[in-house]
Amino acid sequence: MNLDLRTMMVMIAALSLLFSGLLALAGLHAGSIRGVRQWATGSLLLGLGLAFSYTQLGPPANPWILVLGATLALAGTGFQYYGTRLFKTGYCNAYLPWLVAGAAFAVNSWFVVLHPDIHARVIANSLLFFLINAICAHELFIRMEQPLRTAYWFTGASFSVLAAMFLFRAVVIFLSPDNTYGLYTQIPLNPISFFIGGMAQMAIVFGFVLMLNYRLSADHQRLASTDALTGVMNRRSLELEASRLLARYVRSGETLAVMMIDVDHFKTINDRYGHMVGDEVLRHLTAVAQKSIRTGDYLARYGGEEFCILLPASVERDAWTLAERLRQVFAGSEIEYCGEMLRSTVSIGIADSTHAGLNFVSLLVAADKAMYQAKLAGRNRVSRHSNSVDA
Ligand SMILES: Nc1nc2c(ncn2[C@@H]2O[C@H](COP(=O)(O)OP(=O)(O)OP(=O)(O)O)[C@@H](O)[C@H]2O)c(=O)[nH]1
Repeated sequence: MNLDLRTMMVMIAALSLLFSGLLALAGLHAGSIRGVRQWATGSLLLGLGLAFSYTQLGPPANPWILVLGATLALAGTGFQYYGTRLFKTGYCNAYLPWLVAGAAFAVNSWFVVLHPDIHARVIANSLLFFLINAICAHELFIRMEQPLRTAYWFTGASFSVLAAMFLFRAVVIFLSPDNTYGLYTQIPLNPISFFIGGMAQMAIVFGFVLMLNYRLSADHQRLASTDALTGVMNRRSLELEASRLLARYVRSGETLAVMMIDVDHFKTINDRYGHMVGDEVLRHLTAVAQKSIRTGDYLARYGGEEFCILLPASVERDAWTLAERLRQVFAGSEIEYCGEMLRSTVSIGIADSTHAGLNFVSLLVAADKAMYQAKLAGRNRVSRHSNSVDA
């Protein structure tokens, strides 16, 4: 391959510095997502490492500048790993990239002072780069929801290419005769490895940006579909889920049951104890309801102090059993807020598609009517829509 190594080095160094700025800018709007600043630092150090190595054009090269270049570049990859861990889990030991830098400096200094063998130094550096890039790839090949998985695996694949390239470089130099390797020697290995390395490094940065982009959009989607106070689905996402279920049930002929839950005398709770206590009552009801439902059921805050549960493949009788249990557990539990202890109750209305039809609005109206029946009958009870229909 007739590629000029120096031009490539300048290009890759300049691109790395540019990517560092790009990632730093992206990190400014990453909210609570961690790791992007560390990726930016990683690119900066990689760029500087290459720039320092570039200054050693041909003999006589200053070995200490090359030591500095290798240390910076390896520290850069260490920061990429640090950022990836932070992005994934929100936590990583801060000393890790410094440990990589320390190891790189120690290894390179050893080969300058005690064992001045360029072959051995390049093999050792290649193996270090191989190791850290392989660890980065291993961090990213994990099972997770789409589309984040695509971004993770794309970045992981790019790290793998880089790791494979460094391993290949180490093996080729190991097998070649002594005193034949030099950074600027005209051997095909140099341009090939710098070309692949540069491309893979670019792909890694694109992967980081893609990961950030998908994570932000997933977070926005989650925010738009959940209720901020209780963390359960909001009305909008419940309606979406219901229409998806109903479209399927129209074809399959399955039944759907709906439960409307309303806290009794909630205004009085707010007036007597304050809105914070009222909020705590809603959170407590959410916790009780979440424990009562099955994995396939959908719990949502429908508005104010009203909650709705969708029970797929269920009829009123199933819903009644669940509603009765929920009502009893809620009424029997005490809610504590800043030393205040109080009890509360709920009225529940239930309906199913056998009586109200396979239409979400008519199901909701039916469950709501049943809930008001429960209120009229004295509250703290469960009422069925079919009872009023039969009557
Ligand atoms: N603390 C708190 N209160 C809320 C929230 N959303 C709505 N509310 C209050 O909930 C109360 C609902 O009162 P009403 O609709 O009169 O019902 P109620 O007092 O529960 O009476 P019944 O339903 O007939 O038993 C109102 O005072 C609203 O201000 C919320 O997110 N937090």
